[in-house]
Amino acid sequence: MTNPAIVANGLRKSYGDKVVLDGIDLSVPEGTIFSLLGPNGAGKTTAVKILSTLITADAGSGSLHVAGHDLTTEAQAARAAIGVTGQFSAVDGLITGEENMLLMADLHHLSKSEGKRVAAELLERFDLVEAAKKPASTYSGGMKRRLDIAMTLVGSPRIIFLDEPTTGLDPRSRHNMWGIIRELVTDGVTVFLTTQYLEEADELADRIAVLNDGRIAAEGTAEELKRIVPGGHVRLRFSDPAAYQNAVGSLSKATALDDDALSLQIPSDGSQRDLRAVLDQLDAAGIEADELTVHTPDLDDVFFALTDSTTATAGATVPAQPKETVR
Ligand SMILES: Nc1ncnc2c1ncn2[C@@H]1O[C@H](COP(=O)(O)OP(=O)(O)OP(=O)(O)O)[C@@H](O)[C@H]1O
Repeated sequence: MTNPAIVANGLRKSYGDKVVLDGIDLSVPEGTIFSLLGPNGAGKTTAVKILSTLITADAGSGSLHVAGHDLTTEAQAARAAIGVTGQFSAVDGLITGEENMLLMADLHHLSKSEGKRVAAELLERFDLVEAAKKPASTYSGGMKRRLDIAMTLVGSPRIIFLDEPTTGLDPRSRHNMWGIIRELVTDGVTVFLTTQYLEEADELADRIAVLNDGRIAAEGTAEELKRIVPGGHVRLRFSDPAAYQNAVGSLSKATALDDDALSLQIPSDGSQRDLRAVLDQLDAAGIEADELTVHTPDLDDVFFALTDSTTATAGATVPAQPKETVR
């Protein structure tokens, strides 16, 4: 079993009267990707700032350990093991990509020759060799993010905090960044990721926590989280009104009847066994739909269910009406 790279017990943070983090528990195993999700203002950046030692937690917090170091007594040692790239990029636009890298190497007290070697290696790895001699201000958003991560890696951190690393990137640059993040983990690095894109967490994260109202509303793998949200179904659509009416009459479990679209839904968890039962039922009733689609809850459904402030309670399973998502 791997050791936890990040452990938080009872993490608390308030600004004045405003409780931002109200006793958060987290444990992130080494060499995995952990994603913290939550609506705007939920406290994700605050959690990242505390765990990466940029700000301190409130005095009433429980224990916080990063890379095995206690953040209250050994923040310096924890800092040496981590890298942070966030919404506030460290990239200086006035100097070239290469100069940014060499500056970072200086900050990490690498010798001139070692600094040059590491900078060249990382510029190559992040496909920035051609742009290396140009001012960083001329880089595209995707290139700036790549340079930012390359700069973070100069210090060979074992744990990297990525605060919304793909916000504002086009789909191709986002996919490139996902490749980079996966590669980091292959090398044994632990990644703590915040993102506004649930698809990104779904793609990358080993475990996901949803932050809401200062607490973790749910935590698990993407699959585990999806299972707590009901609403999976098979949707049948007909072109012949008589066939549609026949289906409505024969399928006692049919819901969401839509007489205009000639469509209906049959609740289903989307499993092979359940789908077989649904198909057997259709065959037995002589029903032939023109279109049959299987809908399973996605992370968007989980997010909406757990972060609806009128219904969400910590750790609870919350009923939701998932939106239409064809898988
Ligand atoms: N220095 C500060 N002083 C006072 N309030 C603050 C401070 N920093 C953050 N907050 C408040 O704490 C709450 C959480 O902010 P935080 O930036 O951590 O949220 P977030 O989940 O990262 O949001 P977003 O997705 O919008 O980036 C917000 O209500 C914010 O206004």
